[in-house]
Amino acid sequence: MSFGEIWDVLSRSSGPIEQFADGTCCSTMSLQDGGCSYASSANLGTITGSMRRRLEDQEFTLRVYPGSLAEGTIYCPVSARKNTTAAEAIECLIERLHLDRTKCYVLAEVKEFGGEEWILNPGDCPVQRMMLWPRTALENRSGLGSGEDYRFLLREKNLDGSIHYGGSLQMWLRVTEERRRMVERGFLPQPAGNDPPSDLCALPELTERALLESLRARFRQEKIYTYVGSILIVINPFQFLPIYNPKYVKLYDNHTLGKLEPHIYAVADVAYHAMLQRRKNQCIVISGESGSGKTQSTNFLIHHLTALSQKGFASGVEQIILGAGPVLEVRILI
Ligand SMILES: Nc1ncnc2c1ncn2[C@@H]1O[C@H](COP(=O)(O)OP(=O)(O)OP(=O)(O)O)[C@@H](O)[C@H]1O
Repeated sequence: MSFGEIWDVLSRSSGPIEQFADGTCCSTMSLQDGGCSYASSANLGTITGSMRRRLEDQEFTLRVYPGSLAEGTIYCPVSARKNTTAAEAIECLIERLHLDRTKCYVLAEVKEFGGEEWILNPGDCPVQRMMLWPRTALENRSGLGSGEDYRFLLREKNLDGSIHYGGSLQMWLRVTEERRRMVERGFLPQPAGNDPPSDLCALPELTERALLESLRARFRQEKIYTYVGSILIVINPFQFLPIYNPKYVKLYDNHTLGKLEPHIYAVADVAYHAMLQRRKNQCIVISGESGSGKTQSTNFLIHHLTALSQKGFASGVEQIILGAGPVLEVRILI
């Protein structure tokens, strides 16, 4: 299937793609240790004051996976209330796991096996984040392979503020990659639900419906980026996603396009390294309707390019280039 064919179908059907932005749904839940129940947002009004107070007082168990920080410990259960902060949970973990107090630690929330990590601020409340997890994630807390592997990880923070990922993330990525290869070769069954491909060229059939369904299914999993060969399709999420932190800069540094999940950093990375290798200027074309996220995407591209070119030395170049953006836009309008 060629990119041209796919592009034809997509450009004929820009309407439905725009509608994705409102496709999110919201639910609240009350949890008990080891179990949970859901109430749709429409039912919120029926939660009485005493129920709310009970919820505030209720104790939950957080499972925190320390990885390489405590070899031999798979996870450490920590009792927490709705208003317990990440800093308080970490204090408890340092005590329980006899960790080095001279070092700095953070809690990271992971929403997918081997997937992206959201670093909690010290004042964030892990239980409140857990309440946003889907029911399946809480019922299916056995670990690998459950499909929706939501969990908290304990990470060490380096002196420069970056996160030390140790061996566990690499191990996770390797296992994920290994599993994908086994599925491809037919040694393992296709995962339930048959995830849409990250590159639309891999779709077995080319219909408008198949293309849009794939994009919609990926968007529902908060995967806003999808490849069509070497082209990247972006669907504006209209919300912040934790996929632009230094971990991602590092992850996509000098990688082969298509090896990892589609990402805007991957496109910037390929252009940057092609420029270095071929010693030729590179050009990235960003096109889309008004409000589709072109400026935001440009900012992410510039962020990644400056991070690559300076490798962590902040010199303000990024701010200077970003500051020139409005002037350039005015110039184009003229
Ligand atoms: N990747 C993204 N993540 C989160 N929010 C985004 C993303 N891309 C766009 N947005 C949101 O969408 C809004 C509109 O995006 P943006 O201004 O980049 O669109 P645009 O295509 O440049 O619009 P115009 O052509 O009218 O200048 C942004 O203010 C931002 O809030």
